[in-house]
Amino acid sequence: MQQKTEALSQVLTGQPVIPVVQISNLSHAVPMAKALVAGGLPAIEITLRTAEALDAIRLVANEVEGAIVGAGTILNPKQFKEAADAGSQFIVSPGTTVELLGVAKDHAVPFLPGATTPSEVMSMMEEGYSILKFFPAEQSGGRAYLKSLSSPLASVRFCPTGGITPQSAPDYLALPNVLCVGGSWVTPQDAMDAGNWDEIERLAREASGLKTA
Ligand SMILES: O=C(O)C(=O)C[C@H](O)[C@H](O)COP(=O)(O)O
Repeated sequence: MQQKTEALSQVLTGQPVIPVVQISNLSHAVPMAKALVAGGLPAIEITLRTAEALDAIRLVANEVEGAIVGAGTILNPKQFKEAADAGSQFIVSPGTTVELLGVAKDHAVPFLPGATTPSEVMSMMEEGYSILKFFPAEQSGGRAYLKSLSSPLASVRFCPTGGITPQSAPDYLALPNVLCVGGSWVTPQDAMDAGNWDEIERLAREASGLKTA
């Protein structure tokens, strides 16, 4: 567990923003990832919300030098195993279940489960997790809520995701219990649809320049 936590910590402290990407056109996977890597965001979360997601993860893992591809929206053990087999280097879920914790134990790939309430966070601590996703961040109380978790639950670090913008990201990143934030704003749908990789690289560069605490 400790090894997996360290591996995850390395990924999440390597950049202030983890782009959360939805791929609906497989031919976009490689140029999208190349643009993000060039812009300074090598760790990329591809969500399993489209039929193309697993192939996209496989392509990025095999073809994009420097990329650290992860899988998002993992809701059950089957998806966890498929995402791991496709080459995911980290696996993200909006929440967690007993079944997901079980499959995560059996795999070497680090797992980033979602938690929101103090009780959920404490349950994850009992399972040995000290890095969690805080989702949906803005809608659950945002920065103020997360800040208030930092005293009683001081050993836990978060990757808040959900509703975060380039404007609100710095406020989260300034908190002592935040490692990075997640967001879909770096790969907006219109730029993806238009194959505007220069724009995605520009947004990545802007996001990679944000300061962490
Ligand atoms: O897919 C998951 O595992 C999720 O938990 C949801 C995503 O992280 C959010 O959809 C990204 O949030 P936005 O930046 O507001 O678009």
